[in-house]
Amino acid sequence: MLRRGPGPGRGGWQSRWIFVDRPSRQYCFPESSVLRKRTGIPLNLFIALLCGLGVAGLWLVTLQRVVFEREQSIAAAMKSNTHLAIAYEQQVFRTLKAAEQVAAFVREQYLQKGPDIDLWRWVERQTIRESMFTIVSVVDETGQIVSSSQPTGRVNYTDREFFQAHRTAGEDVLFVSRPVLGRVSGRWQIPMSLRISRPDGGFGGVVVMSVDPANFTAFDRHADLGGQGLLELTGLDGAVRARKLGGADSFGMDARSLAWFRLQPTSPEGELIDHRSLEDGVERIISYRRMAGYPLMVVVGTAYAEELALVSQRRGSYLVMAGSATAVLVLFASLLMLVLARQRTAADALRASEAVFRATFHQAAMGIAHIAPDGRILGANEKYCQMLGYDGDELRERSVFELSDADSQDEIRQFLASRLAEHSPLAAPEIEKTYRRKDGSTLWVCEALSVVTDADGKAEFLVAVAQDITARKALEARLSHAALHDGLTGLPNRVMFLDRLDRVLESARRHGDLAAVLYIDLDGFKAVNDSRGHAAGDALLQQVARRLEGCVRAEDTVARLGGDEFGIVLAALARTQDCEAVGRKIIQALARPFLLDESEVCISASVGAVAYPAHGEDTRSLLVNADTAMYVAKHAGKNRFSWGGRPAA
Ligand SMILES: Nc1nc2c(ncn2[C@@H]2O[C@H](COP(=O)(O)OP(=O)(O)OP(=O)(O)O)[C@@H](O)[C@H]2O)c(=O)[nH]1
Repeated sequence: MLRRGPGPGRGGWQSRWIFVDRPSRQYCFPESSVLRKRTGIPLNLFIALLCGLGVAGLWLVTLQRVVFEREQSIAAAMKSNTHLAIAYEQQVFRTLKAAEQVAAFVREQYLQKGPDIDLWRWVERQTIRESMFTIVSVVDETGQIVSSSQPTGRVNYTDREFFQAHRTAGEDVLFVSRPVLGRVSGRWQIPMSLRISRPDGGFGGVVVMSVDPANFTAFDRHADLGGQGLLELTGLDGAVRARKLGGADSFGMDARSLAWFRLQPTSPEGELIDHRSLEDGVERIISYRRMAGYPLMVVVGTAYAEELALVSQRRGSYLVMAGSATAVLVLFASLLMLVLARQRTAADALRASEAVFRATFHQAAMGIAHIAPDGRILGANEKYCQMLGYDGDELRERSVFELSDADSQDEIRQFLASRLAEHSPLAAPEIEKTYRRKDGSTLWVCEALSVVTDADGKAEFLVAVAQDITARKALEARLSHAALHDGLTGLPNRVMFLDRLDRVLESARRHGDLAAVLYIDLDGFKAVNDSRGHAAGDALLQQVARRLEGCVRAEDTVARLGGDEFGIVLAALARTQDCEAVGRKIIQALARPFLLDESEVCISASVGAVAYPAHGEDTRSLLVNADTAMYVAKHAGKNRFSWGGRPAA
């Protein structure tokens, strides 16, 4: 079961820890390792989906904008062309009306004056001012020219369309013929004619005027139709009277298959997009109108590509912008997904690493604890708890100093401070230190401290790895004691005796103190051994040792030098004579009966003594002299004290 902090300590770092409850223990781990969930894959899908929707939306808006602008441009072009068609119609209308007036004037003059009419002179005198007409003629009912504004010779018009039309139809309207090759001028012309009716209504001939077809397409001088514009004047009979296509004039074609011609019977005026029906294969936006009062229609067209040039240019810009935005969006999404994938990989690695850490932490044979920089325990593994006899909660209420003996706390503080100062998690040095277990016993550990730092290199906490070395320490202590003590009496042995003597002499030299050495050899010990047995002799030696210890101060050293021989170092003597007093005290103490196997045994002791510096200033000379003194006492009859030189004053 997981629960969130507060952590065991104070300060910002504690909120980043959580606790794992176990049946008997609690542990701390960094929060991120346990609670963080994998969100990478669904997030990547979401990003891809969002990116896809963004791109789709972007293109939808872009294409809608492109279509909208194209339709707007087409509508504007159609509207503009419609206005031009109206203007073109008015211009044609004015031309036709002018022709009609001239023809009516000539007809009236002809009806009044008959064949005497002289059109050539009228033009010369500018009675007829209309310069648009290349020739004006009066033709009688037989098709012969009666009068003409130009010399014509003998020409007969009976086969002409207009002549036949006027002869059969009695209408008094201007007839605009299909373009024909002029018999007089030898050039293509559009004959426009008016019927001459006799007073009885019979056919009396025609007034005919010829117009250059180019006159009907000169409108483009006043209107900008672009380089591929179209102007067309077409008769309802399907014959094109005049057409200007991309700057080139033409006429006489059959327009019946063209879209506008087919539309005009039902829709007298309108607009359309012509898909390359004309010979130049250009797509055009067309406006057409059927003329009022004349069997003609006018057509104005502009090239689709020219009208939509700006739109096409902007469409290209829109597509480039949309493409760039798409690339940026896709790139951004890809980078985002890549970063997330890397984060996911890092999180997986971290999770695996933490799993390894947890397994190591729990199953380690060593005690592991996390320690705050101020010494408080943040968490510990089972082994650590086991070693100290506390549970996890109890440990987290304590600092490492509280768990240590008072005399080692300073050393631990220094060690902690030095590790924090080094900031090096590697090559953690080890110290051997003691902890105080919950039951009060001493726990010896070999402990290594590593520092864990945050991203800024600041020490976050320390990891203590402790090995229980209590058993080793006990063995070492036993071995050390055995090396320096006599196994039977527990007194220091000769090695330790000599060491103590060296130290006492060194101190005495430094401080100018007095010191002394006593050599003691038991008298009659062999007899005890022989009579009571070796075990009784051992027991006697042990009792002797205790009595000797009772004769000296704590700072003095009583040692067994071998067999039934003992040595005593008296440190910091006030007077040399005090040594003799101790010697005699010993003789008295050992002269008292010893109780062995519920029976008393009596022995005595011979004591030789030397004083520093009176009988020697170094260890060797003092020992030699003490030994000599002891033998002097022995040879003098035993159970006595002897100085190893001149008795001290
Ligand atoms: N029981 C016992 N006897 C020991 C031990 N070490 C030495 N001895 C015996 O102590 C005796 C010492 O010999 P001595 O000093 O000649 O005996 P003594 O009877 O005191 O002779 P004097 O010194 O001349 O009075 C020897 O018999 C050793 O075997 C020991 O650890 N235990």
